[in-house]
Amino acid sequence: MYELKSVHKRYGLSKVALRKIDLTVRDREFLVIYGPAGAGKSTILNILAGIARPTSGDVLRDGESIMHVPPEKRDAAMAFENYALYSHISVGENLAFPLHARGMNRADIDQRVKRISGILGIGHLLDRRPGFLSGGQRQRVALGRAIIRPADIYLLDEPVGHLDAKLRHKIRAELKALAEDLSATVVFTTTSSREALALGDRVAVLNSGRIEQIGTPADLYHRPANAFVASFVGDPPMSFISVEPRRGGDRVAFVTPDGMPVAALATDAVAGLRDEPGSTIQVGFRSNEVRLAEAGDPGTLRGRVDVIENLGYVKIALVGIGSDQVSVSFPTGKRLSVGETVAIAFPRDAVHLFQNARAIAHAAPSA
Ligand SMILES: Nc1ncnc2c1ncn2[C@@H]1O[C@H](COP(=O)(O)OP(=O)(O)OP(=O)(O)O)[C@@H](O)[C@H]1O
Repeated sequence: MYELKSVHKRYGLSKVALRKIDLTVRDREFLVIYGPAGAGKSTILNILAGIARPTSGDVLRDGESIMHVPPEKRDAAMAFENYALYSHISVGENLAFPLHARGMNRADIDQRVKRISGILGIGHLLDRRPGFLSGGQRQRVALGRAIIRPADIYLLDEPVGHLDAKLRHKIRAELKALAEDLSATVVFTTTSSREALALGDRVAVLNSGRIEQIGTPADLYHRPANAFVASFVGDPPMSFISVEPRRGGDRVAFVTPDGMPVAALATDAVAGLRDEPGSTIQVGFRSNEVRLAEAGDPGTLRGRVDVIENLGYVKIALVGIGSDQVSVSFPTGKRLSVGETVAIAFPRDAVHLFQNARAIAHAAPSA
């Protein structure tokens, strides 16, 4: 188990890359660090590898500080997005290099090179020099070279970032299966929500050097801790409608500024709601948690279709409602055009509620 304890990292005098983060990497887990460019993802990997040193805080391996352990003694295998390969030797030799360095015998080396190159779809390139490969092929060789040897921890920095969508999808699945097969501990960084949800046993959402939330993909998707996670995890992102609470009896209704009720929840379910004048309260929902209304649906919200996105199996309409914009999914067979006015029906009892951007309730649909 690896732990970062209150790790703060500053580059130079003013650039803060990590802000006192606590992070645990459990044995044999596939941990994804998901965040926008510049969030500090690579810095975390570099600190785990020992290439970068925290400005303050501690790094532990099974409870003992490894701050003094140099990178070559840490047994971390790293793959970077832009990894330099040895240009004077073939792809096969590049892959075999880390195994030769460990004194593995020829037969075992050949077997591992065959397996890894097969998984990464580079088996036909083994005799080529790196200079004769495309960017995506080079990235796969670099990834192969990092994962080919047994290691205590694999640190993979956006390792499939340059690949086209189809290959990314394939390698992602293979990589996850391989990690499970080898019982490997993996820390993998990405800027893709889809990749984070697909790969992570747990996902840490990083934003401006802070961990916003760590949890399983289901936790992050269904129970985001705040509006940042809600709008950053899942595609399309969660939509929000600004509302005002109206307490009455054992329920609290949430209505838009022009009085339309969007949700009504039991008082117990919104115990975290504070009566704070001037605070921002938002109801959030995913595109599949709302629907285009049918005639007779009570209390719908009307808006104008701004954009329609066709995902192939479903379409998403972005509907402007006041100053908010709501994504609604609908079947591909349905006719709808940009500019049309539509009504949206809400689940009322199955919404996410945020006060000043912090989640205060995730109400499940009633049976
Ligand atoms: N050696 C350095 N000197 C100064 N600033 C740095 C250095 N390395 C990183 N930074 C800054 O620290 C912040 C975090 O960088 P880091 O590379 O860890 O982010 P990242 O999440 O991996 O980004 P990306 O997805 O773009 O690779 C960024 O603002 C970056 O510009």
